[in-house]
Amino acid sequence: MNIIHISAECYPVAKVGGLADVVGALPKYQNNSNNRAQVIMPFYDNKFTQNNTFSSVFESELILGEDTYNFNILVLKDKPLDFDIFFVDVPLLLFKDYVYSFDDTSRFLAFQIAALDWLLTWHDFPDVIHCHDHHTGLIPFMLQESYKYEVFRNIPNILTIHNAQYQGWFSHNKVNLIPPFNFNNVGLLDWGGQINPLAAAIKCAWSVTTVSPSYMEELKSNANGLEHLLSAESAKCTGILNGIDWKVWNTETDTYIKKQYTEGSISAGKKANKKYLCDTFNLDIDKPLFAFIGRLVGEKGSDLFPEAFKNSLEKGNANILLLGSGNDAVEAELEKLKAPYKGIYNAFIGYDETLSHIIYAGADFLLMPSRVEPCGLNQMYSLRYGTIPIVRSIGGLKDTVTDIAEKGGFGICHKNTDVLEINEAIDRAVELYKNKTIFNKIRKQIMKIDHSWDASAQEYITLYESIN
Ligand SMILES: Nc1ncnc2c1ncn2[C@@H]1O[C@H](COP(=O)(O)OP(=O)(O)O[C@H]2O[C@H](CO)[C@@H](O)[C@H](O)[C@H]2O)[C@@H](O)[C@H]1O
Repeated sequence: MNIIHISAECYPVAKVGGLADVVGALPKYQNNSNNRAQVIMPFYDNKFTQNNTFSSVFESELILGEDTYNFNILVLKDKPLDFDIFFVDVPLLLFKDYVYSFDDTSRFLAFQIAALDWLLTWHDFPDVIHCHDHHTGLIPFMLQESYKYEVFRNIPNILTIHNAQYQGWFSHNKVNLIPPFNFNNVGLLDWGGQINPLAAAIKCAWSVTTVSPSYMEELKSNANGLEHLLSAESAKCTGILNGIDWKVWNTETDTYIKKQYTEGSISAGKKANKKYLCDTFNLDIDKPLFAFIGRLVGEKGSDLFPEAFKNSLEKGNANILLLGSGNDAVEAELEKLKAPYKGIYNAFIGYDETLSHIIYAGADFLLMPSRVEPCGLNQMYSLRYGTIPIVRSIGGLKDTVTDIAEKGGFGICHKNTDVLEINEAIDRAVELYKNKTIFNKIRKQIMKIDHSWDASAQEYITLYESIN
């Protein structure tokens, strides 16, 4: 089966968050003697594109409303990845030093049109087109409705929702940017009076998946306005839990971390990484180290961090280290905590892939008090690195972390995203840290939990076969 993934992000080419990790891993695990998975993504101006060389395999023009843009399809000259990847280069629109900005309508529409225009020239069409998030959400609509793409009508397409909070809304004034279609069906584009690419994809895709079973259920009552649509379309919706890429996230081979380790050498390995973090960020090696890694946005509960961190740090029995960026006011509050809690608190405001690996390896606990968490990869990386997750039981966090109070439990769970519960969870973790026998036993236990992609990649294949 020939599978085409179309996405705005793909690790290691361009990563803003978990979408990149998934699209950078899933095709690797789908590629085998029966299946070939390939990726199409935009060509951005970033470190990866600056450090690699590309050649053009196709050149043409695309029409976006009244305007015409040149585009190229590029491939990598060397093959550093485990799957084929194609880059849509629309120099005037996509080639920027960022992935997302506040108005991406033309950029991502051009991307989607160029990708489909190029597919039209293929000798053998793909067996399935797999779209990810709203940036590719107009593809299922165009495949079904645009006259130009009529030859694709029988190709099954699926949409994976990694995050339903972002939907790519734009005004009906821009409807002429979409290649001509039967205007009687313009309603398929609409949700709440605007063009809503995510809603259009939910309506038109042959199948819709989310990245965990619990999130699929939760979306029916909390989907940023799409609740009724998701309930109505529930017959074609499934939750498939993300995996993690064990080729990248492996404590035995990870070249980013300061000391590699296995379950057998976990104590020495984690200690060396913790020491590096404590030396670098001026923290106390004798106290448990709590970490947060991620986007500082409401979904992650980050607006509660300043108060929650302050309360826990006041007790003087824990270190907190944060790596992330996002909301300006939250960033400023987090910076302010540095002076009063010098020696037990620090924050790196920014994005740093290497540091994130060292934190997963060196921290004792990882905080994830998310309000919304479609799957969450951080808790799975932390399990793999022997770092005990502290999570709010929601979405994928609920599906992957069991509280230590339950039989076989290995994490710390709380019900709500509020300051009190975050502080109580940290207190429980401080107590657990004191009991070294149980703490060490759990660290070894969690490293063995299998969240590799093998099973989930196969679940997607089974789904593609069922709609083919
Ligand atoms: N400042 C920083 N520096 C370095 N690395 C950083 C970083 N901030 C974040 N990261 C990394 O980005 C990734 C974040 O992944 P998540 O799945 O937790 O969240 P995200 O909300 O982006 O993804 C969405 O899509 C994914 C994939 O489907 C879902 O798991 C998730 O629930 C959903 O919200 C991890 O690899 C993390 O280490």
